[in-house]
Amino acid sequence: MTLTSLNYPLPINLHLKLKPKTFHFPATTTTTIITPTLTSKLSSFKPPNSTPKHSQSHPLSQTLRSLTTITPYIRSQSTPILIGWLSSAVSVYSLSQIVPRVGLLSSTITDAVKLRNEGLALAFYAVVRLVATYLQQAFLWDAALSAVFRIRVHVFGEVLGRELSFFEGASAISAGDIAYRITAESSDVTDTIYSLLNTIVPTVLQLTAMATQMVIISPGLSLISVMMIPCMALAIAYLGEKFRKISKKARVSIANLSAYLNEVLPAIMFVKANNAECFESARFERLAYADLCKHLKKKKMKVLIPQIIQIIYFGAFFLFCAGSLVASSGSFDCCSLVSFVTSLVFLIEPIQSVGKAYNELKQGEPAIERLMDLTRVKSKVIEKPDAVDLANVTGDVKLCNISFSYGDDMPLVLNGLNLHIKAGETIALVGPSGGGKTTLIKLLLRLYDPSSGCILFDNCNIRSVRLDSLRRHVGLVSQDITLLSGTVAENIGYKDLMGKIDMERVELVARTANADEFIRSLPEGYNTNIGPRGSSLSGGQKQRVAIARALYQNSSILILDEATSALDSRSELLVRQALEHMMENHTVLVIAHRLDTALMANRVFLLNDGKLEERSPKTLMGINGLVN
Ligand SMILES: Nc1ncnc2c1ncn2[C@@H]1O[C@H](COP(=O)(O)OP(=O)(O)OP(=O)(O)O)[C@@H](O)[C@H]1O
Repeated sequence: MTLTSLNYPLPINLHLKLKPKTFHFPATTTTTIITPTLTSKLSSFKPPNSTPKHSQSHPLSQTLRSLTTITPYIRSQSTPILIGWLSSAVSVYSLSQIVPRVGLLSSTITDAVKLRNEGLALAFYAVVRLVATYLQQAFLWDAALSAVFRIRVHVFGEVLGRELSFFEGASAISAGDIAYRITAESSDVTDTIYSLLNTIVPTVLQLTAMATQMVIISPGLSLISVMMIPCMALAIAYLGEKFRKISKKARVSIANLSAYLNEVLPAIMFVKANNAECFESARFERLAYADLCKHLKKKKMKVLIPQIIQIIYFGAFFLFCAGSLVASSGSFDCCSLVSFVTSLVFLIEPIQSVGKAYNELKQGEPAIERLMDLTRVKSKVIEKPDAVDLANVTGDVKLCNISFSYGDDMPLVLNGLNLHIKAGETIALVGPSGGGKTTLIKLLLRLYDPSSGCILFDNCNIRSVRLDSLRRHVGLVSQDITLLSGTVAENIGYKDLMGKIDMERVELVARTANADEFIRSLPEGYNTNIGPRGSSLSGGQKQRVAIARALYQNSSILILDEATSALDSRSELLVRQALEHMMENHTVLVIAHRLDTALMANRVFLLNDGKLEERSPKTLMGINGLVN
């Protein structure tokens, strides 16, 4: 990789600092892979994003489809919307009282009493209009924000319900992209909904009221004004479509930036260990620059559109007006002229807000599409409508002729696997990296369904079991330990986070997992906050907390994907003792990377090339993927 692959000027210091370099992968606990691999070209970095397949369809049908998807959420906010629109009716009524009075005021300058009365009435209606406009906007914002709150909750629920292939593999959507859609793009959807609500009724009301005033004063001039509307509508439609396309590109560029940050910041240790700060700065700068260009284009277009609309409107209108005034040869009195112009000003205002709302809609459309796209993917792992709830499971597990591949055109990772694990038995799986051990675990948790064959728990096909029930009976300690921000107790009692954590049980399982002693030595014991992803704990401590969490879950089947990281001998002893305790009274499937762990099992199986083969303890030495 060379800097010349960057297609924009870099700051001089980056030019000087960055040189083609070889990366050394230090022996960290888990290998961090930042997509694309560091050796790939900068220019090829394209975080995944899902471009909707329907992006080429007709603009109007696209707009309608986008609006249809969010209509139920908007409809759920009918109360604030109605109050908002009612307030707008009051506001427009006040305006219709203000406009003729402005004209009258100019003709009552000589009569002090009349002037005072008209002035007071004018002030009254002005205050009513201010209050009503405030209420209109406050209630419509309430409706827009609440609608998007519901959309967000729905989308996030759908995302959590997606099967694992949505998050992993070549076509997965990155976590950063998903986060961006649910946060920033949702905010854009709020602006769009508000804009629409604030335009539909209030604008129609104001347009009608002002047009009525104008028709009363001068039907001829009003007709001329009306003729301007189709011209403006055409201009708005043309510019709006252009704006939508530019907005979409800007959205993708910022999502790419967000995806990149979400990938590189959690891997900060890896970046530093490789002296890759400059390299990553350059990657960030390239993406940030692309985003700058796209957003600049979008903002320029956004400010240009209202100006163009104003030019079209005022240019054409004054041309016609001047002609008409000359033709009517001064038949207008001063009072009518003032009222007409005031009405006109308040007529232009809603027409402009229609233009702005259209822009907002075009800007929000890609955001709505991208957000709702997250809910459209059909899961392959489907829970049957008549799926059963397994109350108790003894822990008898059967794999019957299981084959699996990650895609139709991909090779088989598992090929005709048969295995019977009796209740209470401990089975160790060993084998080379990439042999399919983790894949087998994913099938047991029904994160994927086998391509053929079936898995039985207590002789019940797991396809017929409710997913939550199935996963309640399987506890998992994964290789890359997942801990979340929060206290130690919250992490161990994660299962009961929505309810009440049983502290006695937390302490009991922590003792069983050999974690109690170190937890008590933390500043606030079980209530100590362990930082993002448990970053304040050591590798061995994290493993023991994870074991305690699996024990807390009280599942009859436990799956342990042994961490490959080397621990110091004391930590290793503590973890091993924790595993021994874990194996009591549970059916355990352990993916063993160390010989000692494999020897703790009742039976050991080698998983290689998608096939299972039972091995006796004596034949384990030297197996690929197993260290002493
Ligand atoms: N989401 C995925 N999409 C496509 N292929 C995948 C996916 N996950 C894993 N694979 C492939 O499936 C094969 C088995 O992977 P798996 O993670 O099950 O191996 P493993 O035995 O657990 O390896 P290790 O011991 O290194 O963790 C590998 O060739 C891997 O590249």
